[in-house]
Amino acid sequence: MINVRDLGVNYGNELALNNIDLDIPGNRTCAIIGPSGCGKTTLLYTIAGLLKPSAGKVLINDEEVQGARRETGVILQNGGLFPWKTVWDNVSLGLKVRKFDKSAINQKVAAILEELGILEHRNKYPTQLSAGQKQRVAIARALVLEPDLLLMDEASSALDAINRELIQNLILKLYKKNPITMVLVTHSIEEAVFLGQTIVIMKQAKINHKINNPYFGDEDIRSKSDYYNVCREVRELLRGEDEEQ
Ligand SMILES: Nc1ncnc2c1ncn2[C@@H]1O[C@H](COP(=O)(O)OP(=O)(O)OP(=O)(O)O)[C@@H](O)[C@H]1O
Repeated sequence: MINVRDLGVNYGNELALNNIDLDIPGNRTCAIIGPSGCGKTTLLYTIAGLLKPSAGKVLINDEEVQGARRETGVILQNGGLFPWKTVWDNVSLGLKVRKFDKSAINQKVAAILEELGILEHRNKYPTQLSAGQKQRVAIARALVLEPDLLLMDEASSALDAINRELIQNLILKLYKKNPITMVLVTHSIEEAVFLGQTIVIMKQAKINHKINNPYFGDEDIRSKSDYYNVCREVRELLRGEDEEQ
């Protein structure tokens, strides 16, 4: 599904991505982790078509990404909700822009809000929601458009530990019900291991390691030692890199 080929991205003189190669098969998940400033968000935005490569390319379904794709859903770091629109209007906006008729919009928006447990909050504005509820709205807004690829930048980082796990559980549940390709950027080792079938470890504009996570998909994995073994492996690889610096 996603093939990143010899990708380079510069901001002026600064090289934010250098020689990135990455293949993510369709309907699989990939978590990208690494120290602050290593290029995770830049990689995600380039896959989203929001940033233009300075070198190399990103292919999605064998087509080179030239700009934002209709079938790519993006959830940004702060959720990116419009504060002047209600939950309902935030979630329905994309469908309106795509000229769905009113009854289809009503049916799709109600179904996704119900599925995410936020239908009762449909008339509230983002400032009237908790951080966890806001994040659910951001997820609903992306999923209502039925993307084939979902890109998430720090989807749970604004949340406390309990809500973070609830959002992670929700994302896994939604994925298992309807698998689509997912790429998520995270600072959290636990989140990377819970949500990443492949875990990519970046350092200074490059990919340093790719780990296959055989325990992905087990909702109870947090209560098992296998989970902590993979977390430890990721932590050691991240720490090893720090020590090399
Ligand atoms: N708009 C920009 N203009 C100039 N430099 C930028 C810009 N955006 C990012 N950078 C630089 O590019 C590098 C990679 O940034 P990026 O945001 O991709 O890192 P990150 O790994 O996502 O960091 P974090 O984990 O802190 O969000 C950093 O050195 C950053 O300072």
